[in-house]
Amino acid sequence: MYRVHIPASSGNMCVGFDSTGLALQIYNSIDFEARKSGLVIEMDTPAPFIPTDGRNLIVRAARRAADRMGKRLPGLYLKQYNRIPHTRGLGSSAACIVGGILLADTLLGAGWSREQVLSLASEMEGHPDNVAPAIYGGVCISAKAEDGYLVRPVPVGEDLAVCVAIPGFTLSTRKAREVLPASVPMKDAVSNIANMGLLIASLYERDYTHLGAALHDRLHEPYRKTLIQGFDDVIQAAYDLGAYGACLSGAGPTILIFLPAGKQDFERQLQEKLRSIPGGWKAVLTDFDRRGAFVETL
Ligand SMILES: Nc1ncnc2c1ncn2[C@@H]1O[C@H](COP(=O)(O)OP(=O)(O)O)[C@@H](O)[C@H]1O
Ligand SMILES: N[C@@H](CCOP(=O)(O)O)C(=O)O
Repeated sequence: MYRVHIPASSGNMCVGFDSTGLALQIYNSIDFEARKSGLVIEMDTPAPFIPTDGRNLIVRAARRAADRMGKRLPGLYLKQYNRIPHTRGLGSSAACIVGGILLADTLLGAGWSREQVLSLASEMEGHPDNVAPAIYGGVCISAKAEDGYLVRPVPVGEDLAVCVAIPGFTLSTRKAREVLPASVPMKDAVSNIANMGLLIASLYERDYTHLGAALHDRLHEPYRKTLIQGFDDVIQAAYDLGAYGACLSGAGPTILIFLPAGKQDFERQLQEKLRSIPGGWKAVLTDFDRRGAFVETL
């Protein structure tokens, strides 16, 4: 029996739309082994929204990977430990896709490189910003190349901490992409390019003076925040408590918050403020995952 662990991810880092993302210390795990035939999927806790047949995203990714490897998957037994809240902007679909590909790679002995995993996972997810950090860990910037993706990890200081505010309601990525315009004014594109530069410089230099300003996006957040009850109030609450910056996580509705490391009381203080904001918000102080997905033998 094997077990694959895949971190949650926060796509975009707001201004790096569809290209940049970070991995978090919240994990889905999947136990798996080959069977002679058939497909058995179990959950460690009830998850009525997850299909337990061939429509399951992990299985679809594993089958797609097997096709790409030119091999056939055997029968499968899976047990899912779902810890990443789904449809909240924390990369649950990316985790399933990466997990399914690594499962196929392990059972079929294909020995795929991380670049090969990234290429297929991005194709399935439609963008690389979640799957890259889910595979490599940390903060990753990915750019489409002629043949696959170029991916660069960005070092993150131990002095930077991360918290997420997760609402009780869901927002599918599909729905959150439908509200985006087909084209944007040149000045908005220029603003994002400048802020993306500032963001990466802040991380490299470990100087967070301009981190909040760098997180001002004009390509997607202004359109999506109208779908998110309490958005402005949650962002304000984070700044009031001394956060460096706060923005939409992925396609939302979760909000990603950067803060100085060592503020152990931040989660409790934020939760106190979230109580008066409609939407059933929950504060979770977490950290960057710096390893990425991995498979262990049980
Ligand atoms: N643990 C899981 N097992 C199987 N499928 C899942 C799981 N988590 C999420 N999914 C699939 O991914 C979809 C959510 O994807 P998406 O809307 O992109 O949200 P997210 O921001 O969580 O990635 C779900 O509707 C479901 O199809
Ligand atoms: N770049 C994508 C990110 C989607 O992330 P998710 O965690 O919400 O699925 C987008 O902004 O649509």
